[in-house]
Amino acid sequence: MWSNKEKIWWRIKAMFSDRRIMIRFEIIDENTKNLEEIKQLYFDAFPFEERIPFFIMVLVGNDRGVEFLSIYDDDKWLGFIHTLVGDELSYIFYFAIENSLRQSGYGSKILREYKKMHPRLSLAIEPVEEESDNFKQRKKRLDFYRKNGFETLDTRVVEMGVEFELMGAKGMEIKERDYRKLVKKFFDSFEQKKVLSVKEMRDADSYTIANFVDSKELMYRAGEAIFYVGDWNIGDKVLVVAGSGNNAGDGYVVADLLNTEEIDVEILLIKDKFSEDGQYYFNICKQNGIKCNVLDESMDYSVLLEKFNSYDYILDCIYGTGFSGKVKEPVYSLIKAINDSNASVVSADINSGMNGDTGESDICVNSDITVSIGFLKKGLITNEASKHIGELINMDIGIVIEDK
Ligand SMILES: NC(=O)C1=CN([C@@H]2O[C@H](COP(=O)(O)OP(=O)(O)OC[C@H]3O[C@@H](n4cnc5c(N)ncnc54)[C@H](OP(=O)(O)O)[C@@H]3O)[C@@H](O)[C@H]2O)[C@@H](O)CC1
Ligand SMILES: [K+]
Repeated sequence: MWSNKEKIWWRIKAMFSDRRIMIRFEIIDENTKNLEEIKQLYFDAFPFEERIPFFIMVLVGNDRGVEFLSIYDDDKWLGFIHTLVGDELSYIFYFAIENSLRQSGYGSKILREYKKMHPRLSLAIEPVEEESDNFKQRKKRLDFYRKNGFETLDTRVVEMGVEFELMGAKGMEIKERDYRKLVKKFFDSFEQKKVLSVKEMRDADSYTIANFVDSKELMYRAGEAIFYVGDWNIGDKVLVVAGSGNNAGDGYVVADLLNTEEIDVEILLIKDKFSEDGQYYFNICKQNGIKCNVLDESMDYSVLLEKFNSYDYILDCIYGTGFSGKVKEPVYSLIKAINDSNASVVSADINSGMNGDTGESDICVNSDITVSIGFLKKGLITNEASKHIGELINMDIGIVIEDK
């Protein structure tokens, strides 16, 4: 016979196992309370090569064919799901469950609920290959999705340079063309085709900061965008060459992101002078132990050339939209040495030395990639500028133009 105490215990247990799990989804936007927690989980769950900037997730989330949702069991936060939604199929781009809840069975329950909303659901996993260093993890993921009614479709795709294998709900056929259309539409939505003068761009920056986004957050987004576009890998040596304004500030954000991903990065300051937000991110770099030097003006062109040749990447953050007039020494020789070096060059916002309205210059940095921030500047799309730019990419960071 069971004692009363035991009976009560069993009743409580039954109550809990009986409790219906109530999976619900909530739209994520910039007002979501635990945005920082979501961001942290995103960073923990996905390596940097697979991540798009978080602000893009929020900016493009729940718009332009994207669904970015926080997941709850009643009031308990479980994780998030980010899906590209199309007419032909829906494709899970990111799905992550809070660390302490992995292996809890929630994953299956969430997918079951989510599939009710998106019957033609697909996703991609890293192919299960014995030689891969995370073989066990890959196998576990494959087993997890198989258990939940997905099957591999023998289609390999490459996203952000990483190879994946497509999976779809059992019995469903996916046309590779439909998948590609969906992903292309998503990546295209990061771009902004509008072209502004330098003054219009600077006005839009100020208007956005005054009304919508804190200036440090905006700088962080700019840095995240540049970090995302750059093709750096672990093992590369990167030098951030920094001026004294906010363009340099973008560079300090990139430096810190590179350092966090254990990519070897150093900063070369043209002078020991900072904008307010630049100083803020520079201090973070210093706190995190990033090596930093101020340009020694006795270093001539040949010494600089030798120095620059020892890096794989140079990030050009000398001048952005705040540049006017002509490039003077010692920056003139420094730019010449960057251009003659073997390093690949990424220019932040505008190639330093280039007039952002006309694309003209006496001398300017020649870049492999220029990552224009917010909107394209008129000068960047001129024939003159194209002589100095390998690839031009504009990143929308949520800058708003005032409606006048
Ligand atoms: N908060 C924002 O608005 C956001 C801005 N963003 C980013 O900031 C960039 C604009 O930053 P900015 O306005 O601080 O100007 P910036 O291009 O860094 O250079 C200014 C300095 O350059 C110098 N200088 C100029 N001409 C010179 C010459 N002929 N010869 C020599 N020096 C010359 C002069 O230095 P000084 O002489 O004062 O030492 C001046 O102070 C923008 O392109 C984008 O990348 C993003 O983060 C998004 C948020
Ligand atoms: K620049």
